[in-house]
Amino acid sequence: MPIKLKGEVNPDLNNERKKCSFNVEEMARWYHGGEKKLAEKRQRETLFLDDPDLQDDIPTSYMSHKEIYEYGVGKACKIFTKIRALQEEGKGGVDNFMAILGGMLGSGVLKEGNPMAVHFVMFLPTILGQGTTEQQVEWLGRAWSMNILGTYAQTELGHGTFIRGLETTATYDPKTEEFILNSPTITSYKWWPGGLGHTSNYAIVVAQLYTKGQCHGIHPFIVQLRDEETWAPIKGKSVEIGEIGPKLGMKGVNNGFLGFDNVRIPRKNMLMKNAKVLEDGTYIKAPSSVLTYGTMMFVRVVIIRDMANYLSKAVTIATRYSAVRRQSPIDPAKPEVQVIDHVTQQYKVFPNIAKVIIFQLTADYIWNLYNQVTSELDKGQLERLPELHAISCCLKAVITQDASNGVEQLRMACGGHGYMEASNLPNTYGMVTAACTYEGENTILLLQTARYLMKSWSQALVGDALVPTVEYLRDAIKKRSNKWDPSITGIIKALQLVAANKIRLAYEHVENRKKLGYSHEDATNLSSIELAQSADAHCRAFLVQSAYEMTRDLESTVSTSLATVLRQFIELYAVETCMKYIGDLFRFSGLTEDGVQELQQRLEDLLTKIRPNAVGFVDGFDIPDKILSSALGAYDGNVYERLFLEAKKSPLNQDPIPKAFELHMKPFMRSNL
Ligand SMILES: CC/C=C\C/C=C\C/C=C\C/C=C\C/C=C\C/C=C\CC/C=C/C(=O)SCCNC(=O)CCNC(=O)[C@H](O)C(C)(C)COP(=O)(O)OP(=O)(O)OC[C@H]1O[C@@H](n2cnc3c(N)ncnc32)[C@H](O)[C@@H]1OP(=O)(O)O
Ligand SMILES: Cc1cc2nc3c(=O)[nH]c(=O)nc-3n(C[C@H](O)[C@H](O)[C@H](O)COP(=O)(O)OP(=O)(O)OC[C@H]3O[C@@H](n4cnc5c(N)ncnc54)[C@H](O)[C@@H]3O)c2cc1C
Repeated sequence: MPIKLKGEVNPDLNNERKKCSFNVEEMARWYHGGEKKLAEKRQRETLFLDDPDLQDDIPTSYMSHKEIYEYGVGKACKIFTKIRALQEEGKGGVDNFMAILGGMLGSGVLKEGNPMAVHFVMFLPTILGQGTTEQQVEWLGRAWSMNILGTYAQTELGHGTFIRGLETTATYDPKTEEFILNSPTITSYKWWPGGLGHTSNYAIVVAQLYTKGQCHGIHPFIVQLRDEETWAPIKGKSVEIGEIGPKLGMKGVNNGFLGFDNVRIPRKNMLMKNAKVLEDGTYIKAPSSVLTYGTMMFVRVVIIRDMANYLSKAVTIATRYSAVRRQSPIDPAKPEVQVIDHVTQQYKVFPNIAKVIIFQLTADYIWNLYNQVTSELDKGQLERLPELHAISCCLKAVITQDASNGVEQLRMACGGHGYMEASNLPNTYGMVTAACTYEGENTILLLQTARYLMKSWSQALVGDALVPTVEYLRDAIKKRSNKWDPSITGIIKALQLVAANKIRLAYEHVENRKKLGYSHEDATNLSSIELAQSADAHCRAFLVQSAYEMTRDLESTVSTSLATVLRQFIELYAVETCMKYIGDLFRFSGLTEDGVQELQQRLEDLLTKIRPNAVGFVDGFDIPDKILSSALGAYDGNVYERLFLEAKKSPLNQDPIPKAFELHMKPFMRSNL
C-alpha cells in the first residue's frame, strides 16, 4: 500500500486541542509581543517559507560536505536578496535580521546554519560599536548592502578563552602609516570564525597592537582577505585561508582558518572609536580596555532569545509526538495510553515548556538592559557596564546549558524516533550545544560573574550600595537562614539565600586560602568550583525572580484563562528549580523534610493541571511546520506517514539491490563455499 499523508489531523491531537482551556491565538499574541508583531512574524514567515526558491528538494542529510556548503551559500544569497527588498520597502527593520539569523525562521530555511550570519551578528555590530563616525561612513554602507562580506576573527588555534594571550600581531609602521599583520606561530592562526573559510572577503581581526616597540594589547582591525572581483585570497601567499572541516553541528557555517605573512593594511583600518594610533605611532588609550569586548556582550545577549527559540521548537516536537505516540497501558486491562499520560514523560516535557517562557521573558529583560547600558556608554557613562557584563555572562552560560540539556532530554523523550534526523532533534541539538562553547565557554562565563559577585559581597560586607541584581546580598548578610516559605516570593527568597551563602562561602574560602599564603589568583583557582557554582545559583535565583516580576500584572494584560496556565508554568519552573537544588535549600534556606514532600506533591499537581493544556500551549508558540522540519512534530500529527515518507528519500532506497551486494557481499559470502 503506497504511503500518503492523510490530510487529516491525528485524532489524539484533535482531542488534545479540544481540551485546551485558553485561547491559543491569545497565547500566540502574548508570546510574540502583541498582535502587530505576531502579524508581522506570520507575514515574514509566509514570504520566506512559501517561496518556491527556498524549498529543500533533497534533505541536507544526504548531501556531501561540499554540497551542504554550496547549497547553503546559494540559499543565503536568496534569503538576503529578500531581506534587502524588505528593507528597501521599509518593512521589518532589525526584526527581519533577528528572525532570519537565528534559530526560528533562519533555521527553517537554512537548517545547517547560515555561512553569512557572522557578517550581521558580529562584523557589522563591531564596526557600529567600535568604529569612529568616519569609519562607519566608510564601511557600513557596503556592509549593510552586502557588497562586502565580513566575519569576526578573534579565536586562534591556541587561544579562544584567554584573549589577552592571542598571538596575531599588528605592528605599526609610521613610515608607510600601515599596520603589518603576522601570524608568528601555528597556534596564532585564526581558527573558528563563521564564514571565514570561503564566504567572507573581509574580517575584523583581533590582534596584539605594537607601536613604537611597545605592545598595547588586543585591538580590532578591518582586514581584506579576498579580492572583491576574483575572490582570490589577497596578495598571493600572504594570507593563508581555508575552512576547518566537519563539526558536530552547524555544518553549513564554513568556519575557517587564517594566517598572515606581513600583510599590510592602512592605519585607518584599526577601529578607533575607543583606543587610537596617531600617524606618528603615538598610542592613545581607550576610556576602558574592556570596550573592545563589546561585540561579545552583544552576542551573549542575543543568544538568550535564540535559545528560547530552539527550545520552543524541540518542545513543540516532543509535546505533539507525546500526544500521538501510544505505548504501554497504565491499567493492564485497558489499551495503551498516549505516552504523555505517563507522569515521568510529563516531567521530561513540561518543565522544558516552562523554560521557554522563562527564557523568553529573560530575553526581553536583558535586551532592554543592554540597550539602556549601551546608550549610557555612548554618553561616556560606564558605571553600569560591569553589572550588565556579570548578568549577561551567567545568563548566557546557564541558559545555553539548560537549552542544550533540554533538547537532549526531549530527543530521548521521543524514544527511537527522536534519534532520527527526520525528527530534527539531532540537528537542533548540534545548533544549541555549540552555543555552550562559542561567545565564551560557559565555565569561563560563570567565573566572570563570580568575579563580580566576590566584589559585590565585599561591598555588601561594608554596607556599600548595591546594584539591583545583587541587592539581595544585603539582606543575606543580616540573615543567614530562613523559615521555609513555599509561596513564590518565599521560593525566590530561599533561592537568593542559597546564592548568597554560596557566594559567602566561596568568598571566605578564597580569603582563607590567601591567609594561608596563596596568591589571590591561586586561591581563586583553588576555590573555582565553588565560585562557578555560586554564579550558577545567583543566576537561577535571578531567573525565577525576574520572571515573577515581569509577569506581576499578567492578569491585567491577558484573560484569566491564559494567565492561569502561564502562572502554572512559572510556578512549575520555580518548583522544579527547588527540586534540583534541594540539597542547597536544606543547607541554607530552612527547608525541612515536610517542605520537600510538599514540593514533590506540588510538582505532581502542576503536571496534572498542565496536562490538558500542553498541546494547546505549544501550539501557541505558533511555529510553522516548515520551521519545525520534523516528522514527529508536524501540526497534523501524521507521524508514521511522515517518517515513512522521509525514509523513502534515502538514496539507498532508490535501488532495490544495493551496489554493495555485487561489489563486496556476494564475493565475500561465497568465498568460503
Ligand atoms: C547591526 C546588526 C543587525 C542585525 C543583527 C541583529 C541581531 C542578531 C540577531 C539574532 C542573531 C541570533 C542569533 C545569534 C546567535 C548566534 C551567533 C552566531 C554565531 C556565533 C559566532 C561565535 C562567535 C564567537 O565565539 S567570537 C569569540 C568569542 N570569544 C569569547 O567570548 C572569549 C571569551 N573570553 C573573554 O571574554 C575574556 O578573555 C575573559 C574571559 C572575559 C577574560 O578577559 P580578561 O583576561 O581581559 O579579563 P579579566 O578576567 O582579567 O577581566 C578584566 C575586567 O574586564 C571585565 N570584562 C571582561 N569582559 C567584559 C565585557 N565583555 N564587558 C565588560 N567588562 C568585561 C571583567 O569583569 C574585569 O573587570 P574587573 O577588573 O572590574 O573585575
Ligand atoms: C560553532 C562555533 C562557532 C564559533 N565561531 C567563532 C567566530 O565566529 N569567531 C571567533 O573568533 N571564534 C569563534 N568560535 C570560537 C569560540 O569562541 C571558542 O571556541 C570559545 O571561546 C572557547 O575557547 P576555546 O575553544 O579556546 O576553549 P578553551 O579555553 O581551550 O577551553 C577548554 C577547557 O578549558 C577550560 N578553561 C580555559 N580557561 C580556563 C580558566 N581560566 N579557568 C577555568 N577553566 C578554563 C574551559 O572551561 C574548557 O573546559 C566558535 C566556536 C564554535 C564552537
